[in-house]
Amino acid sequence: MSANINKDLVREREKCNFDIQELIHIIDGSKEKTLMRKKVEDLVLSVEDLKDEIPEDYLSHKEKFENAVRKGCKLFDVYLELIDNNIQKADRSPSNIYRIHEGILKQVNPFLLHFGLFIPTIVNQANSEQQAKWLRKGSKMIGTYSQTELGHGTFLRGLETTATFDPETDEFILNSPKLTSYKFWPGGLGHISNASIVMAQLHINGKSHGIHLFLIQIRDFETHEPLPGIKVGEIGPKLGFNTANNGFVGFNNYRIPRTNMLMKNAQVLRDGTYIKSKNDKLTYGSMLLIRVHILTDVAYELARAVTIGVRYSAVRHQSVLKEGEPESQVLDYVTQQHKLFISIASSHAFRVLGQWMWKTYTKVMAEIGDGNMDQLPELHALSCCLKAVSSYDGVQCVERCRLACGGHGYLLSSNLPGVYGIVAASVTYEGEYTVLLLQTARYLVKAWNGAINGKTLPSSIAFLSDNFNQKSSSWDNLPEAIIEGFKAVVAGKIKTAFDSIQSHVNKGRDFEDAWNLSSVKLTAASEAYARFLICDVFWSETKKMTNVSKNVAVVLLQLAELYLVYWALEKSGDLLMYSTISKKNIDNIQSRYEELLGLIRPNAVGLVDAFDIRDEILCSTLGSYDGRVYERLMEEAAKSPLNKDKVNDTFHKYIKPFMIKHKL
Ligand SMILES: CCC/C=C/C(=O)SCCNC(=O)CCNC(=O)[C@H](O)C(C)(C)COP(=O)([O-])OP(=O)([O-])OC[C@H]1O[C@@H](n2cnc3c(N)ncnc32)[C@H](O)[C@@H]1OP(=O)([O-])[O-]
Ligand SMILES: Cc1cc2nc3c(=O)[nH]c(=O)nc-3n(C[C@H](O)[C@H](O)[C@H](O)COP(=O)(O)OP(=O)(O)OC[C@H]3O[C@@H](n4cnc5c(N)ncnc54)[C@H](O)[C@@H]3O)c2cc1C
Repeated sequence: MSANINKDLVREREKCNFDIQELIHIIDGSKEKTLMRKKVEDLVLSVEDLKDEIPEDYLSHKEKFENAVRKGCKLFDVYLELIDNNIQKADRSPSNIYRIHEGILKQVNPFLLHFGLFIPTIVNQANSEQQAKWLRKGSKMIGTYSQTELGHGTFLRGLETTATFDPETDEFILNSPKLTSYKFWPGGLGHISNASIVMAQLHINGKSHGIHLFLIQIRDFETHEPLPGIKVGEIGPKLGFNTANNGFVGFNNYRIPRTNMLMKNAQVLRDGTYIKSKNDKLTYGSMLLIRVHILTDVAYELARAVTIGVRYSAVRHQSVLKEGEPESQVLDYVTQQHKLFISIASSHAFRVLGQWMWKTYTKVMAEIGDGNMDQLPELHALSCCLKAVSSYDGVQCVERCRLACGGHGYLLSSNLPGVYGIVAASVTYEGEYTVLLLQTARYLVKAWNGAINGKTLPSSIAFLSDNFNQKSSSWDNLPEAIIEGFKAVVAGKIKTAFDSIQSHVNKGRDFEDAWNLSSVKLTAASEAYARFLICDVFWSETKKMTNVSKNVAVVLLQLAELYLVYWALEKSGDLLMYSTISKKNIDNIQSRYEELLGLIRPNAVGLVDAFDIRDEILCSTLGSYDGRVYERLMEEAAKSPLNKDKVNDTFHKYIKPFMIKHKL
């Protein structure tokens, strides 16, 4: 096999000084999980019906969708068989096992919303009777989650779809009063789903009770025809997500039984009595869940992007470092390492944070189940800023990987544009970046107020009390000093934003105006808090790893340290403003950063091999395991339909007449 592997990659793999298999098990969670993943991959990827004859990129929008549905159904079929045969567990925790679809579907599974939001929303928001009815086998429902409207996505309280209770018939009447009230964006809504969870304003006896969730049948279960009173369709091509079948729906006096309101929390009784939820923010529970998952999603997409970037950079030779020597592998240019290694580190950081958030989420959800809502605000604040920063960083990192691949990275066959499209969407969906940072800022400002007044703060921000008006001290102890420095930055930025609000209020402005005028500072405080959290958790979780061989421990600590020093340098202005850091300390951090790039360099290919993403899932001409980059580029180019004819018809139809006309 090694005869067919690019010689540079062979040499790189020989240089790797840690046990790649061991790191693969760590990333998967355990040796058993790796074995299960591989077994599932072998089985799924060998299914003939899941393979494509024509590259997806040459299909039309409609053909792409139809092909994705064909494969999506087959994939579901295969997964069910695996679950029935106990080969795969139906596990909802963040995991790599379920990523095979990224290879098979190239973009997004058109059934994603059914499994990702429709079912979880029923599980989390419906009462037990409703769950028994809607989750049973034979319910015939393929669902989605319709919240966003043409006019509103962010401001949920401003949604316009109405659900008005009719006591005579014991029904709700659904209406989209204006064009802007149409639901717009839900995945799978176009032509896949026959049902949807819909968020709408509840009206009873002329009184509005705010937004609630309803389960609504959209299409006939047998014929799939849209039901009378429903106007449904697909929204058209996008930057990415082109197989997601995002759709629109409008309602015109459409009736559903009263019992189709999801009633685990708030309820409407037969006589129209409204029973309030213990906490109306529980309606937002599905978003919370997905925000937690996004950290792991980004970690995975980054692993894909950087696997492509690093392998290609090992294979690619360009320019000479020293005259008279052969052309260098571009991976040997330190600027190239600077472009790429932060993506390896960030992927590990977001994986570790994803697991940490998942534990926090399940703990808090269990407490909420027991009626204790105390930790919900903290969970919301954590999930918002971490979702925002991980997705935003993810996009920047994927773009760096694309740039690291020069011109060839611009080809769709490199799959870097595809990965970019997937990650870019996550910056916006499930709560837009700025909006989520501002949610965390609300929490931080409240906490700061608490710290001023000597209140005990929740664990994740307890440090604010210590840093209240203080600066961090020693910079001898790198990289821990960076975490301390970032605490001072968080405290300093919250104080700056807080003081800004106060100062506007003191000048007679409303609090809301003062908030808006201070919002650039508020988002900066929130971003700093997320950055501190990622550094703190990534470093401490990596340091406390046990049962790890020395070399794997060393390489993981190098990555964690790289992450910390990279961000210390990126945020050196903030550290200079709010901590005791000096120019000399920053110079030291810069030197350590460059030293770390050099230490990681020999293991770079080993590190991306340890993400263990099979070629069929990576889908890249530039990143395959064997490094046959140029052969694959030409093989893919040969598949262009334009290469079928030696002379394209346009020559005779347009070019020749044009040449004659203009005497060219
Ligand atoms: C695969 C892709 C699939 C994609 C699917 C989608 O995109 S689906 C579509 C995805 N769409 C989106 O993601 C839409 C994004 N928009 C939203 O989530 C909301 O409209 C909002 C949170 C921005 C504002 O909501 P609002 O106007 O109702 O609230 P407010 O700002 O007035 O704050 C009041 C209080 O509520 C608190 N609180 C808020 N949320 C939560 C929570 N989840 N938990 C707990 N608490 C929460 C908040 O902290 C504040 O507390 P405080 O300070 O008073 O103690
Ligand atoms: C690929 C994809 C899939 C999606 N899937 C679904 C789905 O399945 N179901 C569903 O219901 N929705 C879905 N959505 C919709 C998505 O959740 C929303 O687009 C998202 O929540 C952002 O809302 P918006 O589009 O209204 O943005 P807007 O809120 O209009 O944002 C526009 C700009 O205004 C700014 N802004 C808005 N409010 C504030 C504020 N209060 N303070 C400061 N700045 C503000 C934003 O920062 C942004 O820069 C999907 C979207 C995408 C892109």
